[in-house]
Amino acid sequence: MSAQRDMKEKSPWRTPVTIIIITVIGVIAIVALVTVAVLQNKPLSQKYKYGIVLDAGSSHTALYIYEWPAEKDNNTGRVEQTHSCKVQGPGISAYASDPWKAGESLTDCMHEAQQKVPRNKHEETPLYLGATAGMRLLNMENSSASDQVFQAVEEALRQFQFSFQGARILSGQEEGAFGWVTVNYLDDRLKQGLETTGALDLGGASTQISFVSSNYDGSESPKNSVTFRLYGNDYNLYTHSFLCYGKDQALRLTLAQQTLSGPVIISDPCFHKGYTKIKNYADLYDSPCVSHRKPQGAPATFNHTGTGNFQQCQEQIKRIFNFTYCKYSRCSFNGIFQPLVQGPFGAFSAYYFVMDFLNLTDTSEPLTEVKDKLTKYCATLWSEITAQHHTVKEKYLAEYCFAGTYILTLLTEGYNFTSESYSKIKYIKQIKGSDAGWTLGYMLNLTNMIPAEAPDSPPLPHAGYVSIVTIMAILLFIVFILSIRPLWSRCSKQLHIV
Ligand SMILES: Nc1ncnc2c1ncn2[C@@H]1O[C@H](COP(=O)(O)OP(=O)(O)OP(=O)(O)O)[C@@H](O)[C@H]1O
Repeated sequence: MSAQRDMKEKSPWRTPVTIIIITVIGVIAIVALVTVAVLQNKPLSQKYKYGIVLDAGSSHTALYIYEWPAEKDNNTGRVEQTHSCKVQGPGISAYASDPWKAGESLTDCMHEAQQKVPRNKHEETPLYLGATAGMRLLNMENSSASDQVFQAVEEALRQFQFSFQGARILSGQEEGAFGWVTVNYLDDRLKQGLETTGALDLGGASTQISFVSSNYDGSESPKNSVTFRLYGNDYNLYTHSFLCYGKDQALRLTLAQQTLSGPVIISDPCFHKGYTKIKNYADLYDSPCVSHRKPQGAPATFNHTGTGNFQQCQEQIKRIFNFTYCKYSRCSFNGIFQPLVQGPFGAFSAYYFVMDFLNLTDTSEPLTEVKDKLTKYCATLWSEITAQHHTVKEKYLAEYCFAGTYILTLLTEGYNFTSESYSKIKYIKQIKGSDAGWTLGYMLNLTNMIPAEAPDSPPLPHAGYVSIVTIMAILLFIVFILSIRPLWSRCSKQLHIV
């Protein structure tokens, strides 16, 4: 027995030094395990990519810079607008007689873009210019002038180090569909396969309506159908763009309606009482939307005088829509097919500018109340309006009564929004810091940033890996301590014997 005990007590594994060494090695191994797990799964330091889109609209041009983490190109939900710049002066279509000025007008915003995008990224940053209804109209009216404007604009944009991808006119269908993509992308509805939001865009020269309807599969009026497969979901979108029904051209249509006989004075219910301005007939009819209606033998000018009456204004506006002809099961106006509006809608651009100014963005307010407020606003004297809003651009100020009335008429009479469906419209300017409009959707499409199928996601996020490995390591450590406990107790007994 004593010989056996001697042998056990002399075993080199049972000495206190050995046990301490084993414990230290165990602790080091566990710490190393956690460290490797943390470092191996740590996201790489963020590198960003950039994209620039110029929205060459009928009333003005705007530049947008987008940014996204480089390794997430295909995983989206992460593209953000980091900067926007409003080009001074009118839209590029207004430079038809001086095309090089169209190019020159863009340089200030382009210099801003040079400052905002890191220098080492300039060459790889795509730069797009998309033109909308202003250039669509110029192209219809004078295609060589439109070509010259594009030439000048392209030449100006090539001077910069960015990767210029070309300038082109977007079709109305593209403008509507990309606006819808932007809104639903920013709301994270596409990735999650949620019910989508319709898009209502009111520009200066055209207006777009786009939404998904359970009653529309594209078979009736296929020209209004756009199909997408995004993140593994199929969408059949209804979209239509009404050229000449943007805010500025609709005003021309309404005024043209009132000047068919070429009067010297127009008493206009859509302008405030006390508003009076001498305007040129030539300017009013200088657009393909109305040029064919120019009254013969009209004087050079007319006196545009306001009478401020919402009801009568709405009657004038209704006359620019044709509700009599429809070869489909149902139409919005001008013989254009439209299924019944369905689901929530986001209304942006001039919808927002105008309704925000008029304090009418709260759509939970009943439509009757909205109309009452607008009736009061339109009946306010022009002198009072100018005194209350002396910082607002006079052109905008003079037109808010018309524009508000036009918006309500377009929505309720044109698109058939009811009191109930109107309450599902949200007037929006931005979503999560990015402007609502077609530009983001256009760039996402051209850079293939929305995959057709749902992207593979890692089984666990980084924090998940770290937590699991840490918990496992702690458990291992406890098991390890428990397993060497008998050795420790024997070791302390041995120390007592010694
Ligand atoms: N603060 C504002 N108040 C009122 N109207 C505004 C304001 N800002 C812009 N607008 C007007 O709203 C309309 C729409 O502007 P937006 O920039 O969206 O159109 P656009 O891109 O020039 O037109 P389109 O898309 O038809 O080519 C234009 O008529 C513009 O003059």
